[in-house]
Amino acid sequence: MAKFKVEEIAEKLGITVDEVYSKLKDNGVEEVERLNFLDDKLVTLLGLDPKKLQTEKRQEFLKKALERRKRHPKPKEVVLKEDAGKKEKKRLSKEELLKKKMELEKSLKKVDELRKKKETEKRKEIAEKVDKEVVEKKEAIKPEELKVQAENKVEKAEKVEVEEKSVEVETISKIKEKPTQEDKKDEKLEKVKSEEVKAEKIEKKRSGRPKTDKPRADKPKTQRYSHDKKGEDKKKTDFKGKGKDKDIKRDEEKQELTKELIIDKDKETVKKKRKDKDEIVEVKETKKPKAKKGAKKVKNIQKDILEGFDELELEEEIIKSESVVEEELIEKTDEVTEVKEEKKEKEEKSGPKQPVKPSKIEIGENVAITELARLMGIKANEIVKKLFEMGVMANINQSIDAETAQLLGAEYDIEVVVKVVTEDDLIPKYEDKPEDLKPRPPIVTVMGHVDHGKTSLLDKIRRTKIAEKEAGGITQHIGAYEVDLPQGKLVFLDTPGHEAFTTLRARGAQVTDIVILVVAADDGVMPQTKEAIDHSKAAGVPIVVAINKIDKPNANPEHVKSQLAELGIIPEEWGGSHQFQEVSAKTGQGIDELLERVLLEAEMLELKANPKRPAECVVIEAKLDKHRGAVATVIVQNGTLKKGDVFVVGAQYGKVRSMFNFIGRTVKEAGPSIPVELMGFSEVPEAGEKLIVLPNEKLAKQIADMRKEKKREKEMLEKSKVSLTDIFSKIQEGELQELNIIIKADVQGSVEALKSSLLKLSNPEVKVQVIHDGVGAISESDVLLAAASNAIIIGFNVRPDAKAKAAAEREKVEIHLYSVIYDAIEDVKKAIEGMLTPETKENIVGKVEIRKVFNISKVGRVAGCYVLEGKVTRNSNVRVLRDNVVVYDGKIGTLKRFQDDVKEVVAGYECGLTIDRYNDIKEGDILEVYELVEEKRTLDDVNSGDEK
Ligand SMILES: Nc1nc2c(ncn2[C@@H]2O[C@H](COP(=O)(O)OP(=O)(O)OP(=O)(O)O)[C@@H](O)[C@H]2O)c(=O)[nH]1
Repeated sequence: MAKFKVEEIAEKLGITVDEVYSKLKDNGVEEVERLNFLDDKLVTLLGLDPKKLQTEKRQEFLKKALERRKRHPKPKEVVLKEDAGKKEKKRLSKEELLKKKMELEKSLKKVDELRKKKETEKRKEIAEKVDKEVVEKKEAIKPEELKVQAENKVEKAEKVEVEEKSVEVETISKIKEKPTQEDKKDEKLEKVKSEEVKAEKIEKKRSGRPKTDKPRADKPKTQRYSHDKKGEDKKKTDFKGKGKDKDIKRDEEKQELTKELIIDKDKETVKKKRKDKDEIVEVKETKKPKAKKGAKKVKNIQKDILEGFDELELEEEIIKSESVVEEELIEKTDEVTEVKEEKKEKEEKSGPKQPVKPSKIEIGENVAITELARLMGIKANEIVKKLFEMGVMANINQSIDAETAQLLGAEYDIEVVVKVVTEDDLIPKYEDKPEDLKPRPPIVTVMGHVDHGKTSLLDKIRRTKIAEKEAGGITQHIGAYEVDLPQGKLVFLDTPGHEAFTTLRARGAQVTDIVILVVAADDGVMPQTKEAIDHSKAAGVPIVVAINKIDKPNANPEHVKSQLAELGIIPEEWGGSHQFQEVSAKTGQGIDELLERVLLEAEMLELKANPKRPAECVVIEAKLDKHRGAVATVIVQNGTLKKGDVFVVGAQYGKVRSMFNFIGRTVKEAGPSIPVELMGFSEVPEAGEKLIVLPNEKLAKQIADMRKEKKREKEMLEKSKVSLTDIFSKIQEGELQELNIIIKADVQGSVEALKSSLLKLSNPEVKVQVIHDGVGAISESDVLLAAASNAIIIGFNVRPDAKAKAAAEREKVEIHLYSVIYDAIEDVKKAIEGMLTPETKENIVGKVEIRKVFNISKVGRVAGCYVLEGKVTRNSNVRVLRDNVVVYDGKIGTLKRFQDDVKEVVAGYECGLTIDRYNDIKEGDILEVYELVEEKRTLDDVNSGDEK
């Protein structure tokens, strides 16, 4: 069965998720809020065709996939740059790289072999030339000279022989087995006769190249290893391909030359012997070459020798060039490695092609499929496929919730750990440096009893202190205004009374810095005066007393002072800590002094804020304007609010579109304590909500979404703030050290009696505090105070009014009503001690139908039953229903399956049973099996049950 996300369905229907839930509820579906996905049945209930939806989703998915493919075509192959000249693109595979490496090793081997060969060749050649010189000289010079020269040459040759013997011996022995010295002598003597012929032979061989003065560079041998750059390049390219042929050729040459060398050397030895035996005459008989020609030949030989050395140098070049080839190959290998590493890095950044599958991953409350794929090391397409199999329709660009991700993880054997990111983790933290903290104006609230002149005082201040300054007066009225005095600025919350103060506090926002308590000099302290004091005390806000209406003839400020002193508000002149000012809102008398006193109080508070940081504000009032949409008055508590700032407030986010100050003028920014009216909300925010400026819209949206989700969860949980039932557990958990109580009673006597008794319940672990008490019905203000102070309300012979009831429900405040003081005290005592008796509740565990009744002697009437639902347990409670009317309530006696006693029989099985002390059972009776469960008393139980 396919499943659809609630959000998708809402989108499809063009309604909100909450509307989807309420639609489902209307259709009789329970606990819909728990559903994140809706199955075919529910989707059909909402009037949609699941099959059609699925097809549409698939088509959409395919369409997106195609678009994506178009946007991201197949990535280009990684190309390796070859020689710059070739400009040929080549992509090296691992095999090719290995091949290259092997070639390189082979080349190095060849270079080694070549070097050895060359060394041998050169040595042989030099020896040969020396020999040749001897022969030629022998032909060209006189026998005496020849003798001397021959001797020199022989010595030379011998020297070479001695020097090279060790090298040659090895080479020679390989080619030809070396005869003993004596054998050699004989053999050589025999060969002496043909030495001239052989000399000619050698000459002939040499004459393969023209015997000219042309440089050896022209000669085929050196041509290959020409010293010029071109030659080097050629070598680089020729070497690989022709190396083998060259080797063979060189081997042949080497063999031939070695043979010649042996012969020549033998000849030398023979010559020496002959010289010793004066047999040199035979030599004289050979042709007599011209002396000039001989000299030229010597020159040539010298040249050849020099060239021989040149060739040695060339050889070095060859080796060098081989090294170049080697280096190039190494370079290429490095290049390939680099390219591979780059590729790897890229892959690491963009996600590997085939990553390793982990055993555990961490995700947030929601995770994008692509991200999940990366974390799991599984292709995103595969995940989409798997989700589809699981009945979750999601495309690659969508996100799934943590629960689905965990289920998916289980499919792949990957533990998916959900790390819940809280708002605190997301909201950037700012540390205010001491030097950035600047004094800010105090925010003042005026409170007092009805008709004591709060509004008059506020008006007077506004009119006298603002209107006179601002031409045209106040054109627009917002919930707060600023007053500039020579001593400093003051900000007044323009809503007199407790509403603003307590409502804001009940929502967790403490805005007020100072309270002006207005007490009419002709009326004195009244219940709301007392209430205002309690509110202020609970909030820890200092009070400045304004004794109003002193213009009235019956004004008695001294009486007011003494009354207030009784409530702990003692004037400074009496040694207390409170400032008192006599004023007249009517005449304006004492108003300046009052404001000065307020500023003095503010100075003592050292109110400071950092105007440099992003703003944090509190909504003090909000409304839906016909023309401007949602507007709200906010007070900046810290930082500076600027036009264009992105913010989150409650569960919505927005952007400051425009700002107006308290006289309706557009402003671009507002610093600490400044009230402004804002536009840029998507819905009307609630008073008391905090407005926080964030670095970007994405974050603001994320936080707003989180809050929405939290709000939904909270609504589902419906937790009360503090209840009698959980006081004990809260004390145990260390959450509760103070139990705040508000007492309301019909008469002052009862208030006092209750108060003193309850205060006596304080113990080392928990302190009972009566934060407010009074005579009269429980008001909305009481409830708001309770909400703000996490208090419970105890009413004695009084009831909450309609507004208070609504507020209590909204704010989740517990109200306990009593008509016996003792009960109230006992309940609070038991709550503190954790002794509140739990309530017993009934839990139906099974339904059994009696199908046959048997009369068994000594046992009585036995019911032959069939368990329809749940189970039936021995000794459990049972109710006998006949035509849906309870005819008996008792306990199960015996319970059998066939002949055996059993503890329980579950649905779908037959059993036999008796009911304790009840025989009047009949066929067709339904037995309702139930158990009694003890449950702690809930708020409702306490409220309804304790109303004695
Ligand atoms: N003589 C005199 N009358 C005053 C003074 N201040 C207020 N009044 C009068 O007292 C009455 C009540 O004043 P409000 O300002 O409405 O009193 P409040 O406390 O705002 O009353 P609520 O809004 O009902 O709580 C009005 O008729 C005022 O004219 C004063 O200083 N002197």
